[in-house]
Amino acid sequence: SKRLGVCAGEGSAWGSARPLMKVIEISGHGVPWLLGTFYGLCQSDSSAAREVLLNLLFALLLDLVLVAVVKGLVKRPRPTHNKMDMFVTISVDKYSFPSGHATRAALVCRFILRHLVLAVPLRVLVVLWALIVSISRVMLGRHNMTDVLFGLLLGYALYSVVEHCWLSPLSAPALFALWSH
Ligand SMILES: CC(C)=CCC/C(C)=C/CC/C(C)=C/COP(=O)(O)O
Repeated sequence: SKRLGVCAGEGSAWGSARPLMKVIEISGHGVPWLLGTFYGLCQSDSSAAREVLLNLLFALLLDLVLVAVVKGLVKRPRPTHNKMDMFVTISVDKYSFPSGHATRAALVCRFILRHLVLAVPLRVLVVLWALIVSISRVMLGRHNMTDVLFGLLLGYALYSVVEHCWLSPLSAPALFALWSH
């Protein structure tokens, strides 16, 4: 993983690509996804869109909690070549196993592919985005390969849990009442 950390610092082999990698990092960060989903939920005027967005919000929160619990249990330190200059972190983000960005990328990717009607090129872009976010974690020096691979598996599996516990106006009427205009 250290050899793949080619954007770990400005002086690294691909150091000039670090700013771009950090933009990719923000595209998979929890804050924009949570705020964007919450904003969409407040703005949506169709009950179908509200149902999907409420479940996405639930999935993102579940993902944050699960990753925080696993990071807190495993306590694997980040690679020594990582520079801790990440946008908004919480205390357990000093640990690296699993990659929160990789779990979110896999989870969001499955969610979008299942619930949004998209043309094939856009579907391919969504999958590529998830892969690039994941690979960039190692390139930035934030993670070891195993953190990212496990994160992808965890996010993939977590989507199945979300699908199983799908919130609907029938199963969670009180939640939906909060958002109905
Ligand atoms: C509402 C609330 C508690 C928001 C917190 C959002 C937040 C700070 C998420 C952390 C995202 C993050 C830095 C994950 C770490 O990703 P790794 O891939 O480096 O494990």
